[in-house]
Amino acid sequence: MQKLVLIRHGESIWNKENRFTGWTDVDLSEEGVRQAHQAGQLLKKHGFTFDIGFTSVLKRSIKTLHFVLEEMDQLWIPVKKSWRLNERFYGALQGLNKAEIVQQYGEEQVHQWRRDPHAHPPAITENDERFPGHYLRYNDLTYRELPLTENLSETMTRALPFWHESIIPALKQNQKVIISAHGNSLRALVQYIENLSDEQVTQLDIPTATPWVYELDDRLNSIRHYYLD
Ligand SMILES: O=C(O)[C@@H](CO)OP(=O)(O)O
Repeated sequence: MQKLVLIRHGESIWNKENRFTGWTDVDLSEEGVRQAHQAGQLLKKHGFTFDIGFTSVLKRSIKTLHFVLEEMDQLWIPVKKSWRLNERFYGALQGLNKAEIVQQYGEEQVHQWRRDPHAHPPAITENDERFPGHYLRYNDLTYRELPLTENLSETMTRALPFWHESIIPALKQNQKVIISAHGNSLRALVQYIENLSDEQVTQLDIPTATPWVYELDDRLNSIRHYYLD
């Protein structure tokens, strides 16, 4: 039996300010840093060790993984980063305050944008400073891979090649894996791993910096999962 750990980054400054974040590279808040250290202590206390870590190219997840590994004295393990684990690209909502958007568009519309796997938030244009094509870290993406907006189902579609090409091979080699990512990129992975319906994933909210442990059988099917606390 093998274990896989997923962890959403600690609270970010924009989580705290209640703003849509997406691919904006916002840092952890002080509370987020504390949460990440605490998650590392918890994993250590429960006897976890890791052979490899995977994370996005956004600092809130990278730093969360770093602080977790620091607490475990495992900073030396290889860490592979990919834009494919980034948060869902929130289009023109990125940077806006969630409560103000609710006032403007109503609770139902905003809930749909946030949680319906097929709903697209309003798109940006390529002239927008938030367009990922303006950033060096996304130089390797093809034009078609650069998002203007994304729904959860598209987040899953772009995350899965990394899952199959990098994470599954590590698990197949019996490596102990930790994935540090984001609320929606993790929802997409969980939907895939557990074969959840759209209904079920709509209800799923992943808390910050709380290790989510999968126990996997020999064929890497999930036997059970639980939050470590
Ligand atoms: O703003 C975001 O990028 C995400 C995660 O914080 O928000 P939501 O929970 O609304 O999908």
